[in-house]
Amino acid sequence: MAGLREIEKQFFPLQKIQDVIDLFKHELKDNEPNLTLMSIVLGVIENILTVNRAVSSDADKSNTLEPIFPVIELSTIEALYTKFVTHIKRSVDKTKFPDKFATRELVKIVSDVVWCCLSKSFKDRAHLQSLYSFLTGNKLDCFGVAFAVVAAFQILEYNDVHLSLSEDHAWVVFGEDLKETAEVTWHGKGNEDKRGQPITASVVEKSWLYLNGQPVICNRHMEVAAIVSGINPSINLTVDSVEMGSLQQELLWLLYDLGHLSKYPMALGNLGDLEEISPTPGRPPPVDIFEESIQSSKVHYHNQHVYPYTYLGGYHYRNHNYKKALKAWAEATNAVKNFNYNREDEEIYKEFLEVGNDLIPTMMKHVASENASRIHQTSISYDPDCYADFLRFYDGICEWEEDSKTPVLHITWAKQLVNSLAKFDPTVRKLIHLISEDGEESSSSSESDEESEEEREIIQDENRNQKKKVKAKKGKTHDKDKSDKINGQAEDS
Ligand SMILES: FC(F)c1nnc(N2CCN(c3ncnc4sc(CC(F)(F)F)cc34)CC2)s1
Repeated sequence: MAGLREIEKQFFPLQKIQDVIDLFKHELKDNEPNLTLMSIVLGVIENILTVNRAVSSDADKSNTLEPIFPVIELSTIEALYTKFVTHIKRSVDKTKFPDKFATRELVKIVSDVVWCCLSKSFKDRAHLQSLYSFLTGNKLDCFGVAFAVVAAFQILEYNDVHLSLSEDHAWVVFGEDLKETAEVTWHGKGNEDKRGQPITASVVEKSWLYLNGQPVICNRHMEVAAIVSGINPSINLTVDSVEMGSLQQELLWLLYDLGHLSKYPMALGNLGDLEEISPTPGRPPPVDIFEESIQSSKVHYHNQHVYPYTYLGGYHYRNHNYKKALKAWAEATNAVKNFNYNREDEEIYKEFLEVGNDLIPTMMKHVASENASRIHQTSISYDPDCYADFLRFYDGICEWEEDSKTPVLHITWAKQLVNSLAKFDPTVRKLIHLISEDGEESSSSSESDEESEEEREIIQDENRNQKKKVKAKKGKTHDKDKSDKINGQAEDS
C-alpha cells in the first residue's frame, strides 16, 4: 500500500457527515478498504468533537442550531497517514520474509513495532482506540494495539492477517486459511502480556475471554465495522457528542446494509443502543436489532456470546419491561454457564454483578411500589414466568461457578438473592414446577422453615468464600458502560 490514492484525495476536505459516509462507501466498494485512512479520519473527527471541543465564544453563540462539524483537510490526514506508513515500512525489512503468508516471527515483529512506541501512561481511558491516538499521543488501548497491527499488515500487503475479537479481548489470525493465532496486545490489569504466543486450545476451552473458540474473525470489511463500532461519542461520563453519535449510527447502517454486521453481534448491539437514543425513521426498532444480534450469535457462534442478551436485558430494563428483562438475563446466564470463570473474565462478572445486585433489586422495589398503584395488571411478583426466569438467572450463575478456579458468588449475592426472592408472592412460588436435568420433577418447597434452613446454608457457605469485588468503571474504548450514561446529548453549539 503506497500513499493515498488520487480517488481518495478527491473526497477532501470533509465538511459534513455525508462526506465521511461517501468516503466510507467508496472504501467499502474496494476489496481492500484502507484501514489506516479510515481509522485516522474517525480519530481526527472524534478528537475534535469530544476531546478538543472547539469552545465557541459568546459572540458566535448564535441561536442557530447549526451543529458543528469540523472541516477535515487532506493535508492533516495525509501527514498522519504518511507518518504511519513510513514508520511501518521503515521498521520491517520485507526481504527477510519472502513468503506470501505472514509468519509468527513477523507477527511478533510488527506487534513490537507498534508496542515500542506506546507511552506507559493510562491505557484504559476513552478515545485511545484509533491510529490518530497512536500517531499524535503514542497511546492505544487493548483493541487499538491489535487493530494497529492488522492495519500495519495491510500496508505490508499481507491479506492473511486479520482481527479476531472476543467480548473483551482482541488478537490476530494469520497464515494459510487463517489457521494460526497470535496474541499481539495485552489484556486487563496486572496481567503479563503474552504477545507472539498462540492462543492454545487449553486457554480457549470454557473461557469467556476467548469465547470457547467462537471469536469474531474479521475480514477487511468487518475490521472497518470494528473501528466504526469502536467510535466513542462520549464527551464525559454523562454527555455524548450528537454529531459523533450520528456519524457512528449512519456508518453502522451503511455497514449493516452491505451485510458486514451479520456476523458481528456486538456491532449490532451497539447499533441497537444508538437507535434507542435516537431512532432512525424507517429502520427497525431496537428490539429487532438486539434480536438479530442474538440470532447472529446462535447461527454463527454456537450461542456462546453473552453480550447480545445483556444488551437486550439492559434495553428492557431501561424501558421498564421488567418481565422481558428477566427473560433476557436468564438467557444471558444460560450462555455464560458453559464457561468456567477465571480472573481474566472480570468484565462479564461485573455485568452480572450489576444485574443481580443492582438492577433486579431495584426492579423488585420499583414493582412493589408500582403494585400498590396498578392492582389489575399482574406485576412480576405475581407472575410465575418471571419467577422461573429469576431462578434460571441464578441457576446459570451457579452453574458458571461450578468447576471454576475462581469463585463467583459471595455474601452480597446471597443477601440480594434472599432479598429479591422474598419480593415474589408466596402463591407464585408454589406454582413453579422444577424439572431437573435428569427429568426428576419437584415443586418448589413452600415450607418456610425448609426455605429458611436453605437460606441459612447459603449465607454460611458464602461467608466462607466472601470476596469483595469492587465494580471499577473503566472508560476504555468499546466501552460497555455506555448504558450507564444518562442519555444527555451535548448541545454542540
Ligand atoms: F452488554 C451490554 F450492556 C453491552 N453494552 N456495550 C457493550 N460493549 C460495547 C462494545 N463492545 C465491543 N463492540 C464492538 N466490538 C468489540 S471488540 C471488543 C473486545 C476488544 F475491545 F476488542 F478487546 C469489544 C467490542 C464491547 C461490549 S456490551
